[in-house]
Amino acid sequence: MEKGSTLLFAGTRFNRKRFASIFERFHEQALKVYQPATLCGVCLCNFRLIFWQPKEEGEPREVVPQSFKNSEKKSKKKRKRSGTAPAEVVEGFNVFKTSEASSLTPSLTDDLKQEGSSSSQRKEDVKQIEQAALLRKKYGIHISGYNVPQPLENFSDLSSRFRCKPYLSENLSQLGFKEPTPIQRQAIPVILSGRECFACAPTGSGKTLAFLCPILMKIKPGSKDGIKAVVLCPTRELAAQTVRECKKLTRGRKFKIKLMTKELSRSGDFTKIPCDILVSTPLRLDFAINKRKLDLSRVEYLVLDESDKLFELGFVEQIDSVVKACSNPSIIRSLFSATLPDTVEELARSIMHDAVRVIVGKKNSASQLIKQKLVFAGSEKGKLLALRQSFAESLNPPVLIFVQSKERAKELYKELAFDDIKADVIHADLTQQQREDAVDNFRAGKTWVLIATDVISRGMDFKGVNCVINYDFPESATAYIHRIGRSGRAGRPGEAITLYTEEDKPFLRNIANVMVASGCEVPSWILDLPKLRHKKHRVKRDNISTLPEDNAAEE
Ligand SMILES: Nc1ncnc2c1ncn2[C@@H]1O[C@H](COP(=O)(O)OP(=O)(O)OP(=O)(O)O)[C@@H](O)[C@H]1O
Repeated sequence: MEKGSTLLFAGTRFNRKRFASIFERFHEQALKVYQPATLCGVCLCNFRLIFWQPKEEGEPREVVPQSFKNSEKKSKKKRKRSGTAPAEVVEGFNVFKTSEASSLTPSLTDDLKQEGSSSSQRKEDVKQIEQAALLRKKYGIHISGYNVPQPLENFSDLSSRFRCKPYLSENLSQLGFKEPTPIQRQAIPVILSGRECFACAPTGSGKTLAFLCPILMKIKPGSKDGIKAVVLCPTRELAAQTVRECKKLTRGRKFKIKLMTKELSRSGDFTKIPCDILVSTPLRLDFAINKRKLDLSRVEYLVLDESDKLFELGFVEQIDSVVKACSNPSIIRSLFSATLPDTVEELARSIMHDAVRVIVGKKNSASQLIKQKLVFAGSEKGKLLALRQSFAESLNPPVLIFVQSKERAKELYKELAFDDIKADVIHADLTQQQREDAVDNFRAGKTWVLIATDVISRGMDFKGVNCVINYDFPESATAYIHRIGRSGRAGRPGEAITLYTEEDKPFLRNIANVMVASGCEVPSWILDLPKLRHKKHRVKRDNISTLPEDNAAEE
């Protein structure tokens, strides 16, 4: 089968022969026991799996995954890769904690036991399934796919189950990583088992290590075969950060990890430059591919970090070019993000093969570690007053302020420069060096307040950001989740304040829904606001200035 025509969830199958007796019984009782009105998981019926998703309000609806439309054809085909764990019941598209699938799993395993399975291997299989289910439940891990490997119980599983080299275990412990985070528990064994992975986990939950760790365990440093892994990130800052993280993890090993810079993409000859792992933005990598001094045909791992962003219109052609250039038939692709719109799942299905979908917590929700607040500021002038007042009362740096455009970033910076606050600004008009300096100074604590556009809203890991202020209302719920996710990282608490004006009111409900989903209180009138057809919110705002209009114009 052509790679391009494979489906992300192609592996959802039920072994009818093996579970024949259960199936007979279940078939009779299925509709009695699992009433559609209460279903939110998996139901076996009419010789196929039916996935139930609740509609936004009220009744559930039936969704037949696309993989089933082609299941007859696929079942005859041998899979190139296979997992190591025993087959288990899969959760459906709606893979949240309340899923009925979790209650279904024990009944199947009970029946397996009753059948008096002869071999000890079968008993061991059942035990593993139960252990895996318990671990997933404990850590809020939801999976879709077949033969999903056991999650990690701890980092020492990497050595005992996957023969992790001592240097990496040592580096993990040097970095202070005692326990794997939930996404690391599941995504690492999935990728190590040779499966493609489609992962969604909250901001700041360690997704970078989740995709880097298996790559480092599987590829050899200094190989003469060329680039073995490619990581794509939507911004240069994030790409640079990923390189830094990767270098920390490979301390003591001679991995060649390269960041695709402007110079390298224009004039670098990668047939001569030693490189094991290449980290790049799509634009630069596409540019280098077109220069033909880069061979990606032996790449074994391709990661799309912040994958939903990478599937947005501006990137799609470049991603397509990279995916085509990484032509190794046994390549393992992984998609990671904190947000996962349905449209991205659809697109991802067209490029992934036999993938496992891993969701931690609730899909598309903010980190529960962040205290979120909405503050009405009336007008643009009101916002500036509110900000000044809040800084005067208490400023708890580091603070990150998001505005909607580079012009507004410059304006706000000018305003704060009057105050006695160590502020800096980062936006796309700065040179690469200026952007790097702004990030470094903020990281080092030299800057207390960093004013930014969405250029750093995704992926950037500033340790200990105490507060994120959305000076300008975010353009979507997705943007909101990523922006506020710059605080509350790696288990630390954070705070997010979103200022809004009259103009923003119609869009409050989108953000309020995210807040409610992560356990924050929101006034009921906001939740009662009408639903919007167009979810993107881009308004023209008055300039940021405390000067009277005429003076501001003269300036
Ligand atoms: N197992 C671990 N234990 C403790 N800290 C960890 C662990 N894994 C990662 N971290 C730390 O957690 C922080 C956040 O990790 P990372 O940047 O990978 O998050 P992320 O999930 O990619 O976030 P985002 O969605 O914003 O990109 C980093 O500082 C990282 O060093």
